[in-house]
Amino acid sequence: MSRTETRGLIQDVVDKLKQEEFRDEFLNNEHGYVFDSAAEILKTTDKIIKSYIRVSRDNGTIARIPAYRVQHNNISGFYKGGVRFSPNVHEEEVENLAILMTIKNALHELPFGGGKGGVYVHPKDFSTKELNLISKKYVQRLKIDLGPTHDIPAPDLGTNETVIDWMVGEYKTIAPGESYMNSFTGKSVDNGGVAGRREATGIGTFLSYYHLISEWFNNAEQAKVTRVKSWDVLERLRTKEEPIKVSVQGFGNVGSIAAQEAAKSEIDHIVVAVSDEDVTLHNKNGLDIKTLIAYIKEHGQLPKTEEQVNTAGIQATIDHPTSVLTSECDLLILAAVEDQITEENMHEVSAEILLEGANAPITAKADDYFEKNGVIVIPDILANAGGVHVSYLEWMQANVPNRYTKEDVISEMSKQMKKISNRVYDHYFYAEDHETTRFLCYKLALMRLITLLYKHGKLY
Ligand SMILES: NC(=O)c1ccc[n+]([C@@H]2O[C@H](COP(=O)([O-])OP(=O)(O)OC[C@H]3O[C@@H](n4cnc5c(N)ncnc54)[C@H](O)[C@@H]3O)[C@@H](O)[C@H]2O)c1
Repeated sequence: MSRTETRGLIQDVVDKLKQEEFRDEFLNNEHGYVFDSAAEILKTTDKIIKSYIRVSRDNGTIARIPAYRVQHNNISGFYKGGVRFSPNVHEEEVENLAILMTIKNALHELPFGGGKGGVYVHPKDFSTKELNLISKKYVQRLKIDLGPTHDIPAPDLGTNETVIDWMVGEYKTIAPGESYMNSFTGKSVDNGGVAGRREATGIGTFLSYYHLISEWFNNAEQAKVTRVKSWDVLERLRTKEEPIKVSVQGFGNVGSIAAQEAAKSEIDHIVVAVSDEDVTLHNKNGLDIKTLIAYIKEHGQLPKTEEQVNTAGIQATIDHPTSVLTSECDLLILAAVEDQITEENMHEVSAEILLEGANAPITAKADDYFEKNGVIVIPDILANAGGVHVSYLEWMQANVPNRYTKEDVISEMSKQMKKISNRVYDHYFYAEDHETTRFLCYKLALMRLITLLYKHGKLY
């Protein structure tokens, strides 16, 4: 979903809420302009910072690298969102991702607003020393716009706890007196992070789906269900004699952990395809996820040649990276980048449930197509919030005497993910209107945001 599509959806949801008159206070003379003002605010961005980072490369040359931080909205709390290092970073992408953070945090009732950062680099093309320099310079450029009670970055695509530790180190040096411990989340445990943060997004993503086919399905009131086609999908999966087949696009932090969760879940799942930006590995009888994760740890990428596959001890056939999207499976986990399922390839997708670990991997047209055909889409703002739930605990940890254990954070995150998932699935399966899951998530989030904007006196 592009920035234009996200803004279009915000407008559609506001128009719908306007008809539904969801708060008595907004009736009569305030009714029209309260909603129009909310749409105007949420479709625009508080602040966009663009800078060029100057880096002395190992070969003696100088590179000037575009770097961004976008602060979309802070009505529900401090700006919060990851920083990505990627060759696809540009202003429109980062702004779109910042808007999604505002909506995700509101849906999940977290006390954060929406921000996002990006640096236009492919980490593979830079040495560790150069990446360290880029991370420090990023913080130097943004110093006055960051801070534990203003804007709190975290890891995202192409970044990890090492990058965040470097950023924290730099922030501590250049912003003396600031509480550097909660100026960033996703730190290593040694550096004030929480155990479980690295795995939280992947675990939470799989949970948002697993909860649907297990607890929610088991407790659902079938007589009230209005989405018959989508309900049939759940029934089919639960009565299948063979294991549920899963394909995973993107085998990084989110994708590999979600695949691991699938492979060890109580309801039998097998992972039949995984991919990264260079390759898809297929095995219709199930890939050995544990061995693939060990391989990634050592080599930083999936094996791509017959020789590498054999050396890794993996049974798999090798195919091009996008073949994962149309591989034969029941569940497709999208855990790479935006706009992967579009009008061009949506007809070839065989999965009956699409799970967005990545942000914005499905376009608006494809979303509508899946909704009409009973294919269930579990949208990014619902599914991939496990990381920000745990980031909240990490941010809180700096203010409390005790340290959270991994069990604490995963259990608290799971509780919150299930609570919000129940709300969305109840709305979706029992609704009179046939709105997409994404539309419903936006609606729940916007009801919160509009209420806050109204209470803060921002809508008139
Ligand atoms: N890390 C988090 O906590 C977190 C939280 C919420 C959302 N997300 C989203 O999840 C997605 C993945 O993030 P991550 O942290 O796992 O990143 P990562 O860098 O750890 O892994 C990314 C994976 O995607 C693959 N990939 C990159 N570009 C690709 C392309 N053009 N086509 C196909 N594959 C490609 C990479 O090879 C890698 O396997 C991103 O969209 C990110 O915004 C991450």
